[in-house]
Amino acid sequence: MDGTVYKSTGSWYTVKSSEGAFYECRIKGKFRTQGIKSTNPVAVGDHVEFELEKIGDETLGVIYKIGERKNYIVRKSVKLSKQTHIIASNLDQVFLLITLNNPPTFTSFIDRFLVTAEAYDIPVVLLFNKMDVYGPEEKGEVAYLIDLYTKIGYPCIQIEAKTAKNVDKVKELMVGKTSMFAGHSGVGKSTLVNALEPGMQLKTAEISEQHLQGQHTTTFAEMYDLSFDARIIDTPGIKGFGIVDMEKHEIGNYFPEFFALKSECKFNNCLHLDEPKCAIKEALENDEISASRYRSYVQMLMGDEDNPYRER
Ligand SMILES: Nc1nc2c(ncn2[C@@H]2O[C@H](COP(=O)(O)OP(=O)(O)OP(=O)(O)O)[C@@H](O)[C@H]2O)c(=O)[nH]1
Ligand SMILES: [Zn+2]
Repeated sequence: MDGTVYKSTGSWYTVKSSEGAFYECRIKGKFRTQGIKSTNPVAVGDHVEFELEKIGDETLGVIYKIGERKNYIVRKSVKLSKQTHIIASNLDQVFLLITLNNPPTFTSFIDRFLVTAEAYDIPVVLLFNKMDVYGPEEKGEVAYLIDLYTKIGYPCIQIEAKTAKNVDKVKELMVGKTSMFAGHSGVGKSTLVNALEPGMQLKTAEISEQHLQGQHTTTFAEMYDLSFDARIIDTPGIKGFGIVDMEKHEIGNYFPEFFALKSECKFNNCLHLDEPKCAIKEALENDEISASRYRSYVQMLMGDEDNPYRER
């Protein structure tokens, strides 16, 4: 039988078969892991093959094979610094909720998120929430950001989760897909999910870094079916994606508008800092690349302290 992992508790996995029935499964003793080394061999979102086993009057499943992952997101254990935990796999898209205030979402955060998503190969849709509370100036700022990110290739939607305004547009993008919602605490993720599927409660209460290190904390992801042929993955306690290990030279590749110009730089290992004949610096001077995107890039490259483009 084949199915998809909906939930994991460490040693047991809830798998939904392609026929639509749920089974509690464990992993076969000798199991070949997929790709990267992680603390969990099977993650929520994985496509698996399993066989049924009758133990007493209970039917349990044994997972013996896992399908190739099209993508996955990880969390690095704070305690065991080198250990990687796969939070979820096979995501079709992530919606990043953004608010200008209460809480503020800075472009540095948006850009870091987008870079990580590019590295993970997960499409992102930007949702500008709480449009009802903005005055003319803030509406102008949202319009500016939408223009900026749309041009780079990220779809943007203005929404009001509280009144369900434009929530149908989000719904439309979700049909037939597996999605995740991300964004700072308080941007309206739970409110949005509730507007999409009344009665549905997310568990994404943020927990502190301190708490994450506590040994009793379990932050397992879970997949849910929604009524309109859509699935969401809830990741309690997980704020965004884990940080991907990236080489300095790779970072620019995950800024699509930089990547498009890269071949025009004089040096093929150009870091777009102070090298001569850099196509990215030229584009920045001609306003073809935004100052905030460039600032985020330098910030990711060298950390904020040494960043001459940092806003002071
Ligand atoms: N005015 C306004 N308020 C909103 C909107 N969407 C959400 N809120 C409010 O923002 C607050 C936070 O919303 P939540 O849905 O709890 O935010 P969250 O992202 O799930 O937060 P965490 O669970 O902490 O991650 C609540 O008081 C919501 O009522 C909106 O479109 N307009
Ligand atoms: Zn360059």
